[in-house]
Amino acid sequence: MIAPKYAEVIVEVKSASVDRPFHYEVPALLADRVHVGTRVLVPFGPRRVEGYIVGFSETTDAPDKTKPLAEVLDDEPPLTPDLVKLAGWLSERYLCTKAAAVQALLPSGMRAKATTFLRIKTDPPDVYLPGSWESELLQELYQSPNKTKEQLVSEHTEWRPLIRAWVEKGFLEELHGVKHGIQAKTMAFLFTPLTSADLQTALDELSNRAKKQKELLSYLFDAGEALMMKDVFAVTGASSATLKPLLDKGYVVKEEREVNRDPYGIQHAEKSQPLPLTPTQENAYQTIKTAVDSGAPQTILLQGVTGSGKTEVYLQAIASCVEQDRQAIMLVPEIALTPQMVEQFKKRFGDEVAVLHSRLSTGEKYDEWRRIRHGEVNIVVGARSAIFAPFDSLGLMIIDEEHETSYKQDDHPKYLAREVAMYRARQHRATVVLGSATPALETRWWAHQGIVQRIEMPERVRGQKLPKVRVIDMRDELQSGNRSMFANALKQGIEERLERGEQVILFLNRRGFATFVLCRSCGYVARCRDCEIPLTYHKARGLESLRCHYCGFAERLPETCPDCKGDHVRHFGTGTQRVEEELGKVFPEAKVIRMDVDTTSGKDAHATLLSRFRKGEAQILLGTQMIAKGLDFPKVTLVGVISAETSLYLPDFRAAERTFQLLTQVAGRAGRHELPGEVIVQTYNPQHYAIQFAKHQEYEKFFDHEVRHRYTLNNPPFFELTAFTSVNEDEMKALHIARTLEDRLRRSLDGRDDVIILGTSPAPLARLQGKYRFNVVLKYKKFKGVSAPIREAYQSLQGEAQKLGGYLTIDVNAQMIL
Ligand SMILES: Nc1ncnc2c1ncn2[C@@H]1O[C@H](COP(=O)(O)OP(=O)(O)OP(=O)(O)O)[C@@H](O)[C@H]1O
Ligand SMILES: [Zn+2]
Ligand SMILES: [Zn+2]
Repeated sequence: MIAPKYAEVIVEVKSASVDRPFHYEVPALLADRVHVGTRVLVPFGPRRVEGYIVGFSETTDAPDKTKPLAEVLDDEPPLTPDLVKLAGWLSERYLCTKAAAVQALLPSGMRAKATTFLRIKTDPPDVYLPGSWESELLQELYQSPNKTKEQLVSEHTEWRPLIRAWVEKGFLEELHGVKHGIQAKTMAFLFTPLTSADLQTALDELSNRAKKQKELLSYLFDAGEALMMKDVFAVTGASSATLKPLLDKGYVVKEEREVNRDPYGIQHAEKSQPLPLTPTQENAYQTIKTAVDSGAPQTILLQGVTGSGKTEVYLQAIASCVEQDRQAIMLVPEIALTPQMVEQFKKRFGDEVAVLHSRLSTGEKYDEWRRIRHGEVNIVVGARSAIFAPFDSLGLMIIDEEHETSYKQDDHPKYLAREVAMYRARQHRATVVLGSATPALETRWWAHQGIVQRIEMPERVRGQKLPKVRVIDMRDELQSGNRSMFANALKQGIEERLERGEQVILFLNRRGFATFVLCRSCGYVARCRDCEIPLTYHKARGLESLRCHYCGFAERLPETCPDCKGDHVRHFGTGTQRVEEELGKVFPEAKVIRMDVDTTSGKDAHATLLSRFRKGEAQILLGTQMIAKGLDFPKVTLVGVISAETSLYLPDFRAAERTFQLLTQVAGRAGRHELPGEVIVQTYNPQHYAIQFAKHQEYEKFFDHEVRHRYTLNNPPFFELTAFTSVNEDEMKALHIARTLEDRLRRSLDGRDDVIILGTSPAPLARLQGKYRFNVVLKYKKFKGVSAPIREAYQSLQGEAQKLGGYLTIDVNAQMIL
């Protein structure tokens, strides 16, 4: 092969102005180590920075200015050629820099840092007084040659001028290098190189008192392979003191070897066997298998009610895919919340599965990632970013609970996992399965249009009925004199379960930030007079006010209800803690496990709390949406929803959809096994269609109704939304950038009937961390038709926003506008 002359490198510099590949000469020495996807170190201005090779060429624009690559950082390129392409697509679709796109594909521990080392070139001539900066610096340089200049200067800021002077005088030399973010973890291993004849001699030679040493040596010999030192010590009771003489004599060899950090510990407990499928499951399984085997990219919506046994279909479809030597990715909304899913995968596939999620340490993530890259596993279970798993022959990607908001990344690049999956499916001729009891409206619409194939699983596995849902009108409760947060029916329901030794899940619907104001007598909700958006409750310096997050309108909290003149106006946003207190008063004998952000901050907190509940250590599980999904507890026969509407009054066009999904999912936690389930939903809006359809768990009817709404309002799936947010500490500057952006968009897009520009307005989160935020929202039918003007306007104003001390962000295909 003729070595390519120039490498095209994406450099890790966060600036839109350098968002293109740069040419670097490939030195002959490095020629056979560079590939598309190789990570390199390159000179960039006065610095050295990390970069990725995305291509090669024989020519360059400025041959005399082109510098050579400095270093190749890994023997195996971290990115495969199709991941390099994927990065290119990400930056096109979500308008992020190419460097940011590459970073999104790699585990955070991957990033090496360019740094400077100091070497003594010639000894400084003078002899310095002990204790002087000069003598200390010299001493440090001799003692710790591997310390970087950055480390030295941060530990001893006072040395900075001295170092500079010595470098200038030529006493010190600056060497550029890299410090790796994370190292592969190594552990000490022991083995014996002795043959059996040698062993006998060795044992004879050891003194009779050295019983421990003899035992250790024999143990290692019998093992016949290298064993981890800590395990050997644990089994034989030997210690370093026992080992030392054996090492000295050469009877035993100690070696550091790379090991993988296993985040779940090694639990090769009983392996689970595939269950015989029900006819419905069989049909779903066969459809998916046929799609995977066909080798044509496809997307399938698996619409199965809660408890219909989707997981078993996933497991068997993945097993079949892996048998064909293709790999599979299983995405779950937030892995810490779905320990049961991970457990099932570990049990079915053992070591064949890698687990990727946000709560792993950087090192653990890196190890799991390496196992995937090296082809040691064929299956990955993980949250959103696992969709980037570096497999080279993908067959199947499954997104469970595909409607969940967590599949949209909230940082650049703001990708939607579903779209990434569909892109990778085209690259690999693979199948995407979107599973849900309550699909995203868009997904269900595509199925309606025939773009996505739809499989239904309308019944629960053992034919159990879906739980009966009772909707309780809390206005009536108040009228009949019940002022507590539990309706009488719910109180009674809990009591019965406690008596029968069954379990209860209480769900507090609290999504996002908003706290709205409602009259408990008549259901009146305070809304902005201009925008119709529910007002948000604010309390500052004892003053209670109501604000509109769209237009900024504000008023005092009314003392009496404007509608019924009653004095039961309250702000809503009851915390789990208050519910817990109340439970303690009403049911002093019941044990309650509370799950919310406060009680689940530890690494395994979720899993621990859930397993305690499973074991029956508590009768009531109380939590926020983190308990809404995926849980499967046989003894739960009652699910109570404290207030259904919290999510209904978010300033978000998806509010009804979210409420419907949430209620249906929570209801699905009840009565999944032998015992029949009941659900009690408390609300001040029993007539709202989202609540009514959820009551009967009628997704299809909800879809029909909601899709019409969306059509009239030009919302997704009929239009896609892209939101720009201009942020600045100075309100006028933030506004100025947003207005200018709006102008530019109007100039290039006005007059088109497939585009709607919603003018500049304060963001629903109008002020965040002391910064003002303004939104410009663009609606369009096809991204292709608007991507060029969007890119142009965005990129030109991004720089201007920065000059004004703020920034401009873009969210393509925004799922929620905040
Ligand atoms: N073929 C089968 N035979 C017997 N039991 C099964 C079978 N398939 C699934 N199950 C059991 O049925 C229960 C419900 O299955 P699963 O949790 O997969 O439902 P799901 O469709 O994922 O529901 P959800 O959307 O609520 O998470 C589980 O306890 C599972 O072990
Ligand atoms: Zn308003
Ligand atoms: Zn009222």
